[in-house]
Amino acid sequence: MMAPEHGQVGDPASRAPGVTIAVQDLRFTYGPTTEELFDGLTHSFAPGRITALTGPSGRGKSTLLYVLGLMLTPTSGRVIIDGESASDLKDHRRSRLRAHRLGFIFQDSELDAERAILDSVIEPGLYAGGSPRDLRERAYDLLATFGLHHRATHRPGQISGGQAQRVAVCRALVNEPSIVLADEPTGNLDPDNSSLVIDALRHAAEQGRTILIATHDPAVVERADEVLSL
Ligand SMILES: Nc1ncnc2c1ncn2[C@@H]1O[C@H](COP(=O)(O)OP(=O)(O)OP(=O)(O)O)[C@@H](O)[C@H]1O
Repeated sequence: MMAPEHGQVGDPASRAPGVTIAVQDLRFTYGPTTEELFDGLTHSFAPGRITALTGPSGRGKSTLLYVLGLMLTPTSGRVIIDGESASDLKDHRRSRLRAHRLGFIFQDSELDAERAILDSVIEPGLYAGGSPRDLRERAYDLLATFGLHHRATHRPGQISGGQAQRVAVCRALVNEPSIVLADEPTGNLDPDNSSLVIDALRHAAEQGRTILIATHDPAVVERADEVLSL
């Protein structure tokens, strides 16, 4: 496993695996008429580990990923990334942090139908200001790692659902994020494809990344290092 590195949060030069993400006294409500979620949750997610977020439908698994991903602001409590209170940062620093430290995988990731797979994989890197040439190289390497390099020039319509989810993993990893947040990444996959996606996330964890997966899939739970039930 790669040694943890520490740098200023949100500084692209210090982008590296090995970052803890935590919540402290977390509460969230979507509005005055909706129920409060998380009941003051305090929890720390360590690098190099996969945590499965489980629990009945509606308990807030997806919402927790959005809060951890700094797309929703806690009603009270904090998100702490690498020791810094990330949820209190100004918008532009939160955006930088999101672009450089966090990778996202959503269920049924919608890849742009008009774009080649490779271009979809590099897109988050372009948003983060990366060099197209470096990104293409990294994207090819990632696709190769997950057995998809021969699909680089294909369109999403030409690949299977399982392959598309592995492309989504590549897309989430292209910025070499410290933390990967995945929402039901195996939701609609058969056991073989589900297993390949879990392998891909396991590989990312072995590189020292912090992996959180919201899931109802027993296969994910079985292979997680830790289970947090909401
Ligand atoms: N945009 C929204 N506005 C208002 N309420 C919302 C919104 N999104 C989700 N909710 C509500 O917040 C609660 C938590 O939803 P969330 O999707 O996070 O749960 P979940 O545990 O991921 O569910 P599932 O297992 O079904 O995916 C639910 O009661 C849901 O109806």
